[in-house]
Amino acid sequence: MTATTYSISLIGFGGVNRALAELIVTRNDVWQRELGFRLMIVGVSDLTLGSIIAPGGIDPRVLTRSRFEPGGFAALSGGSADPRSLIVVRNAPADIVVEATFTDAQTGEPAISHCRAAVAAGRHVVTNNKGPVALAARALTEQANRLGLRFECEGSVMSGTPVLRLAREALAGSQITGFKGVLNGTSNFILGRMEAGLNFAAALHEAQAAGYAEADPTADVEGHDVRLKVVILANELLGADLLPAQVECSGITAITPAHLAEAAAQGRRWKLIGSAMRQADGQVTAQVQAKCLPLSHPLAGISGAVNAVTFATDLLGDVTISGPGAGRVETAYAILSDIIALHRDGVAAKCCEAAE
Ligand SMILES: NC(=O)C1=CN([C@@H]2O[C@H](COP(=O)(O)OP(=O)(O)OC[C@H]3O[C@@H](n4cnc5c(N)ncnc54)[C@H](OP(=O)(O)O)[C@@H]3O)[C@@H](O)[C@H]2O)C=CC1
Ligand SMILES: N[C@@H](CCO)C(=O)O
Repeated sequence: MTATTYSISLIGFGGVNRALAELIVTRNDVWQRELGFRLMIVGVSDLTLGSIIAPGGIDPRVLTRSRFEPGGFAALSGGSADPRSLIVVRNAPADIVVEATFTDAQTGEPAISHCRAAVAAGRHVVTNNKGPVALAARALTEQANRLGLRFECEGSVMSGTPVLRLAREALAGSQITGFKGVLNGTSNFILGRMEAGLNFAAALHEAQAAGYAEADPTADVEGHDVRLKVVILANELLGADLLPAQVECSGITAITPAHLAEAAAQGRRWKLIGSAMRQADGQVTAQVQAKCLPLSHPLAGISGAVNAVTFATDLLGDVTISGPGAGRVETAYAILSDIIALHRDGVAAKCCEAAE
């Protein structure tokens, strides 16, 4: 039986790409049987651990089950203590580069450079990094498409919940005129834990331990992460051309246990809401702000790291999708879903057809 094998490079080896490597260990045979392909890791780059370029493939069990010291990838065949991210992107013979380094909301770097270099080297890009998607998705998509390649980013909003694909594909033909949503797992989780009596610092610590928070969690609690997601949804689904700086933004740090208790006494609940709306003049305006919603509001019951977004549409009225908004495995699933899309569209295959 012939199995298609897609070779991938992992740029950033934190929670999400580790979870993807672990899924490759446990699910590759199932994917081969049910989806028609398997994945082989040929490159890895990480700021602390170093990098590996292994054209014949790296055993994912070695990556996920070894305890590496800083620079520890140097001990592996094709390894180096230096991250060499751009070299891995260019030289590891991957069909697909998976970019999952830190999100930089100001510049999108170095992730934008990783994505550009990947496309220039003839590789598809799959990313859940919100920086390149919010700041450069259009340019990166055009660069990729010119070369017959793809820039996929499902995991940049709502983790593995297929919000972009659902809106683009399943709602095609019905115009989306706006949306509002709970779009940050960490802040929603923190609000819920504070309602249960934890203080802010302890609740944040739990969110970090669960893998929901950004490397700098200020982005989560000050609303900057939601701002990027609002820009992504508005640009991708409403045809807007927004930059993060054009979106008014505040977070949840001013919300105290007293505010939460007062809201509860009134049958209300605080939620951090990101929204955008097309105005009569065609402009799209957007904002991020904590709102005290009545419990009857569809977004008031969204709890933990779950996210939800309600789209206003011309033919269907409101359509709400909810599901995981953060999490290592959930986000690794988003990467898989992008690779499945490439596979089903028949574009991912480039390098390896392995006979089993
Ligand atoms: N976790 C989640 O629920 C979700 C995360 N995301 C996004 O996915 C991305 C990854 O998330 P996650 O895995 O949780 O984050 P982590 O912080 O766990 O991992 C990021 C990794 O990237 C590495 N890194 C940073 N810069 C570079 C670089 N220039 N070259 C190579 N490696 C680099 C870091 O190295 P080191 O630690 O050694 O410094 C770290 O291992 C982020 O952009 C995040 O915003 C999106 C949706 C959900
Ligand atoms: N830190 C983000 C990860 C998902 O983008 C969150 O908590 O929602």
